Amino acid sequence: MTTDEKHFFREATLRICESLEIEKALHQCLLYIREFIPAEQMNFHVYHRDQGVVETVARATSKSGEAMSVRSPLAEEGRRQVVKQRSIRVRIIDRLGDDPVTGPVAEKLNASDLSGVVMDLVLEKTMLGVLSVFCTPGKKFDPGHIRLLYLLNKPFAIALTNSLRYRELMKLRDLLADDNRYLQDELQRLTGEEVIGSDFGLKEVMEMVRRVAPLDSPVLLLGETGTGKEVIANAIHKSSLRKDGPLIKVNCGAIPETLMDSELFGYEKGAFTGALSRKRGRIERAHRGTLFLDEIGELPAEAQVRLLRVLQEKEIDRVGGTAPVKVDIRVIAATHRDLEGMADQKKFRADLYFRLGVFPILIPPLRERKTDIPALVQHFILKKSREMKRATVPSPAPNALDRLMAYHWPGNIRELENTVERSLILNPGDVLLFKEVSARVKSAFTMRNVHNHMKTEESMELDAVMSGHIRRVLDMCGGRVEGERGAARVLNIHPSTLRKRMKKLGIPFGRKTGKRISSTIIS
Ligand SMILES: Nc1ncnc2c1ncn2[C@@H]1O[C@H](COP(=O)(O)OP(=O)(O)OP(=O)(O)O)[C@@H](O)[C@H]1O
Repeated sequence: MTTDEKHFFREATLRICESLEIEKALHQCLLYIREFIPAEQMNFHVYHRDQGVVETVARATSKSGEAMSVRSPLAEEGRRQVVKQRSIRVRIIDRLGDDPVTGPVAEKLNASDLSGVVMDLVLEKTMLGVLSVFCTPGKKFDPGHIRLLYLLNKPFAIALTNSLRYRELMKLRDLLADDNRYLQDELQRLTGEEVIGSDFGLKEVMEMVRRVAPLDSPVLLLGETGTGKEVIANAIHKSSLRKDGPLIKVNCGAIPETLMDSELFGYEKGAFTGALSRKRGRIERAHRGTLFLDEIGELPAEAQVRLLRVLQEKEIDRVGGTAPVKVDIRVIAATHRDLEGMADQKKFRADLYFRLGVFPILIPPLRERKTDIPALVQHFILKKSREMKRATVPSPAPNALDRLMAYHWPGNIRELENTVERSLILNPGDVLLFKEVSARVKSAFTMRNVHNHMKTEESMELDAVMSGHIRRVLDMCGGRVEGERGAARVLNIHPSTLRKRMKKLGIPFGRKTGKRISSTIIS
């Protein structure tokens, strides 16, 4: 290369590398090389061999650069010629319109009468595409021009491949974003329907949701099974600043212990047999969104340690990974268990409990907000009728609502929803009687049902119930045992008896109890 050629190569390459948008780079380069070569227009083309089509992906004139996708199908002769001329890397064409390969392309670009140069762009023996340079009308390319253009072969090839990959990435990103929006909407449709009772039985709960939603603080949802903890988690996410991000749910009780780490934290390719490619865990998927940890009380001890680290450090370690990955998540946890009691009995890490329980919300059972039943019944009748594609939407019979209100709904809203669904299946008519609920009301008084209605084994244990009650009273009394305003007076037992019980049940003395997270709604 002569000194002039080196200078030309350097300056032209700088312009080619100036932008990932190939049309801009092409335009800048054309403006420069026009000082040396009579170039009217430059274009990039990609040949789709399976379809016999030349696609022009970018063009630049002295005025501007333009990204495009102009497809020019080749006739049989043109397709044969592409194969034949494979080893010729630069071709000079006196009249573009006359050549079976350039002819159809030049026609689409209004350049049939021009002469031009066509140069294959090859990297590591892979044919990437073609650069065509159209000559200024009335001028001709000479061997010196061709030599200069050929100097730029590699920079053009690298620019083309980078740009095409970049475009593909952008396309995939848009597709993913679109899929994500669609899936989030679907999820919202399936799970996060409107919160019925938000102005009545759940008024206080919704007030707390409104207060905590815009913050990034963790939220702990407490309540019996089927009370709507997931519905509330969804409402928090949807009213938060993260609403356009993902809401990722993890049912901690449903993932086998052996899979817990890889499900939560993901893994690197080759981390274990069968890890064929990198997989992001659910925590990482919740990046810039909300992670909903349902049944948090069931999280195995080892996973608790790792989750605590995530909450403290805001980063995760993929299984088999070498470097931690930063995550920006908001955590909502939910449980029907007495997490506080579990932490005391060392069945759940106390530090994790305190971390998650910054803002507890207790969702009351349906029996404590029976005023919501008519609206819920109406909501489920409408929802289920739609799902079942019923032509008409039935209504409850006159006395049916009384029957529903008399029952105490141990399975909460889920049980009510199932009852409505069953009733719709059994009654093809326009009136729903809910007769089976009367039978349930009666049998609810039998011992068997009393047993069934207890939510967990812990709550049936006398010690656990006693421990919970003593703790609540101590909370109310600021940890004081004795005296006028002490817990022993409230419990109507002797202070030494209370102390003995506290010792036996492992309840700490003093104000320590006051720090505990109350399981009632705080405002
Ligand atoms: N306030 C509400 N408005 C409308 N539907 C509700 C409401 N609360 C609960 N549901 C419905 O009741 C069913 C149970 O609710 P959800 O799954 O949120 O309860 P949960 O407390 O998370 O239960 P679990 O403890 O078993 O996970 C769902 O189908 C949900 O859509």
